[in-house]
Amino acid sequence: MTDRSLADALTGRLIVSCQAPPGDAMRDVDTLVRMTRAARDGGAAAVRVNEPAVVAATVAAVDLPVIGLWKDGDTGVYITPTVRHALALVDAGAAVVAADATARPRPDGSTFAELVTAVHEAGALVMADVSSYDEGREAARLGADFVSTTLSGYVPGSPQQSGPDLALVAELAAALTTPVVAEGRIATPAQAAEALAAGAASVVVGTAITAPTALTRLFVTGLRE
Ligand SMILES: CC(=O)N[C@H](C=O)[C@@H](O)[C@H](O)[C@H](O)COP(=O)(O)O
Repeated sequence: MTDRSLADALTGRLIVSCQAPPGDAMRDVDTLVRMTRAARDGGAAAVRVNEPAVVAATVAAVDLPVIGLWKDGDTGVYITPTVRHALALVDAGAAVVAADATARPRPDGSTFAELVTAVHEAGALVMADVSSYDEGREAARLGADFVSTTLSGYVPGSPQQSGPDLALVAELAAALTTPVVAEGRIATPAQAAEALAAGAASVVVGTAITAPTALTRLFVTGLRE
């Protein structure tokens, strides 16, 4: 698939994030691959998965573009924090590498610009995970192929809210020619449709589809309230 046809294939479509946090019962390569198969059977256009081993197993099992990330740690820059992490995902077969594109320092002192160059030279695309309008604009200027609102609500200074940051989606979509991806706390089909209406090219849904532990907790909490 060419860069353009991949972007086209994702336009107006759902991307399912199939991840499980450390210690979760679903954090198992075969289980995660089954989630990606279920997402494909349900009509997803692509999947977003964590760690090279899961990327490689998904690429082997599922005929969908794979967006790979590599979470390392859970503070500061932890989504594909270095060029080394990014290239391992390309080696594993990721068509797109998702990486933190905030302005925060990266653990190896590298820059997001260096990551973009390295991933492009290795033949894959970059999804910039951002928390603000300025980060999204800068990521697009640096050549990111997609800008995703993934980190809004998870970086100091970004709005803390229970629902998706559709204002950021709209602001970015109005300003950029780079496709904007709505991601983070999209919990219902209606919210996914609202994200497209706000200007998103594609919508990523994770927890609401692929996280039974977190969803069970929501119901348990609901019973106590
Ligand atoms: C902030 C962060 O680390 N986000 C991660 C990025 O890959 C995942 O934990 C999220 O599940 C993903 O962004 C999808 O979002 P939601 O699960 O809310 O639909």
